[in-house]
Amino acid sequence: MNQKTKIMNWSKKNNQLEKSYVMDDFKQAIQFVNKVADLAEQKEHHPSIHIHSYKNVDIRLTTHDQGNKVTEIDQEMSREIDEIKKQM
Ligand SMILES: C[C@H](O)[C@H](O)[C@H]1CNC2=NC(N)=NC(=O)C2=N1
Repeated sequence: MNQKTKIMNWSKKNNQLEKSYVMDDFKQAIQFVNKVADLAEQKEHHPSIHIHSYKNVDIRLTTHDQGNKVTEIDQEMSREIDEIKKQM
């Protein structure tokens, strides 16, 4: 297995699930991030989020309370974030 393993359409690297999304424009990127923020608050599980190049959103998921490891909650959240994107 190579260092960067594909899990669904997320990459697993350095004990994090990572995915980059390209939105239509800056406003949509902000809206997407706000929806992910609502989910994070609901689940009390908070991803690292990087908005850059005006419409690109990079998301990284890991569980700090488990020593920064990818857990079932990260897997679950990755699916839910994909669903948020799908519904936009
Ligand atoms: C008390 C609170 O629920 C915890 O500290 C939560 C907050 N958000 C979190 N987010 C992430 N990504 N990992 C955690 O372990 C975590 N723990």
